[in-house]
Amino acid sequence: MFDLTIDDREAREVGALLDDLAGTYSTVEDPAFQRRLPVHAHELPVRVREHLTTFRLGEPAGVCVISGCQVDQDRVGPTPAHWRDQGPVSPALREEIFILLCGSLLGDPIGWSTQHDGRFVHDVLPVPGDENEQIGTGSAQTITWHVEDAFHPFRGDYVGLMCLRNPDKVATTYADMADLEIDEETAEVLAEPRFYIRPDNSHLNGASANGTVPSPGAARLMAASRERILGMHNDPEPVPVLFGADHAPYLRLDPYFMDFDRMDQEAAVALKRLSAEIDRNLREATLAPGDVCFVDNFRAVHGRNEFTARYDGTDRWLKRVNVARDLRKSREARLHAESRIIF
Ligand SMILES: NC(=[NH2+])NCCC[C@H](N)C(=O)O
Ligand SMILES: O=C(O)CCC(=O)C(=O)O
Ligand SMILES: [Fe+2]
Repeated sequence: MFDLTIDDREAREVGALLDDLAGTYSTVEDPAFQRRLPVHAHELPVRVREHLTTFRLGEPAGVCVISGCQVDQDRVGPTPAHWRDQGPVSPALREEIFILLCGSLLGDPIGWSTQHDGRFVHDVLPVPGDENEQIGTGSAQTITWHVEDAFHPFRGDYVGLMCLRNPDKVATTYADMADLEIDEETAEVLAEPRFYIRPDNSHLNGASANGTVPSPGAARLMAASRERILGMHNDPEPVPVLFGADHAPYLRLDPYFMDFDRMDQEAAVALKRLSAEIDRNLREATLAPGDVCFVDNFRAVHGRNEFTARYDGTDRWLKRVNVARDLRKSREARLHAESRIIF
């Protein structure tokens, strides 16, 4: 892990910046706010900017955590029963702004039309009925380690999590590709397009839902997006699991949503070897209120331990963002040059 703890003076500086922005913009969905994000990100304390810039360019670790910020528990209020259950002004607007500012130092935060109703910032909290789901709203099952949105060609380069509360100290798990030992033959097989990754249920549910869309242009993109996700579900393209430099490969996998039956025998053996090596190197990061964690989605996998949800307003609650280093790669799936939602 690559950590930074901000001091009291820096925390006050961040607090003043967030007060100012939360007074100017009432929601992170405001396009004017989204446009100004990369500018305001440079008003963060210099050590925060340095830390995230080093994480982005130097790739010193798979995960980075910034701590030292305070979350006013009274202001954010009880953990909602569902991520849809929030009024027009989010009680955690300041925290949403903070994680977006940090993310803007790594790239440009994005959202998905097929996930969380197209919201820019997600809530990770347990939802009644989803206990056994392999998605952020689950609880009773371990979220098996994965690359975020591994199935999607436009997946983020980073996933960011900001902890609002975590009273039972439930750990986020992660493994860094740099720690793994993989023999050359296995690595060669993993670098060939012999693997199939299906969309996880967080997108599949979104692609199947009939939400309203704001404009005819958006409706067209939404239809194309649903078709793409359902196509990836029914007939996924073969992709490599390892890519990039042979001596320091990046990875792309989510074994829970990969069909072992569909891949050839040699590919299945290689994937099992890599999975065992990831299991052996899986670490825990227990986020505390105010901690912001970014996972490098090209060189690390992450997941979450299981827990028992109480549904009484005190449950674990995180905010989540996805960050792309090159927004242009997804231009065909976004409405405007600067829009952040990928269809
Ligand atoms: N192995 C898995 N559980 N993969 C799915 C990951 C969860 C998904 N990214 C979500 O938004 O909740
Ligand atoms: O809850 C966590 O700590 C991480 C869960 C996760 O994998 C996600 O939200 O993408
Ligand atoms: Fe995840």
